Amino acid sequence: MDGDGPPSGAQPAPGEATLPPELAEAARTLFGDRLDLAAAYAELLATDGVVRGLIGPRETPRLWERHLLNCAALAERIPEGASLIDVGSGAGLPGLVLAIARPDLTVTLVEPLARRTAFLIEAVQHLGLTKSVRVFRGRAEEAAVGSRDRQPLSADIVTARAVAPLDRLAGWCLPLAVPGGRLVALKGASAAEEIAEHAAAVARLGGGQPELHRCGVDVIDPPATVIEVVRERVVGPARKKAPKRSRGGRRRGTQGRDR
Ligand SMILES: C[S@@+](CC[C@H](N)C(=O)[O-])C[C@H]1O[C@@H](n2cnc3c(N)ncnc32)[C@H](O)[C@@H]1O
Repeated sequence: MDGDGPPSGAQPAPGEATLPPELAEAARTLFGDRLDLAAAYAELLATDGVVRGLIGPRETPRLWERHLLNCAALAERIPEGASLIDVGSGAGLPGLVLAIARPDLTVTLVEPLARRTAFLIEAVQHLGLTKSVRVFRGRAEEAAVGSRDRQPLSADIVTARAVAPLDRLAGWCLPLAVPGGRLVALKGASAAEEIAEHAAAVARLGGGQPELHRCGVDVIDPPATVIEVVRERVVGPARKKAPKRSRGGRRRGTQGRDR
């Protein structure tokens, strides 16, 4: 990344006008020569995304700070050439941002809501990312098992932001990671407490000890907080306990009603 900025007198790329000057250096560091593409996505979020109710109008002035830069900071935790599934992408955060910042990645955006997947499909086309990004409409749990006409999905890295607490997230996301792959969850200020609360549940789901990382240190303030969990073991679905039977082999009061 050159860090020189556009030549003086050059017209800003469409949408780059929404990039506050104080964040320009961070944006150039995180997006490099893909900054124009990031600006085009910011523009799409600020216009179509707001009109279609995917982004609150009050988010527009802080799109770069809270959304694009924060999500792009995750890129430092993702190995070169990795496959990545973003669970609960919404309007494309962080999955589409990572696909913009890192053309080496192969990204699948998993999102159950039709209005959101329609936006994502159009955004991917608009940004010219159809070779590296695909959109899967469905829940993470469905994506992991597949169906008659859809192969199960799996990837080296599974990302998520603002989707669920760590225990539920691990239950949805670890089955999507290849063994040895990782969940990389963008979290807020209470990440350490989440780890303390859910580490045992994560272990039962086949995950390793959750680790806390700060991303974008010296680039964004505050840095992004990330919880990572390695899929150490493949765990089958939880077995249901057999219902207790009364001495006669039938539950009391169910005679004639249990068919
Ligand atoms: C609060 S939004 C966050 C969207 C985006 N990640 C962001 O940070 O702006 C949560 C998203 O997770 C999706 N979601 C909820 N449960 C899900 C599941 N089981 N599998 C996949 N996506 C899910 C919702 O449809 C919604 O788009």
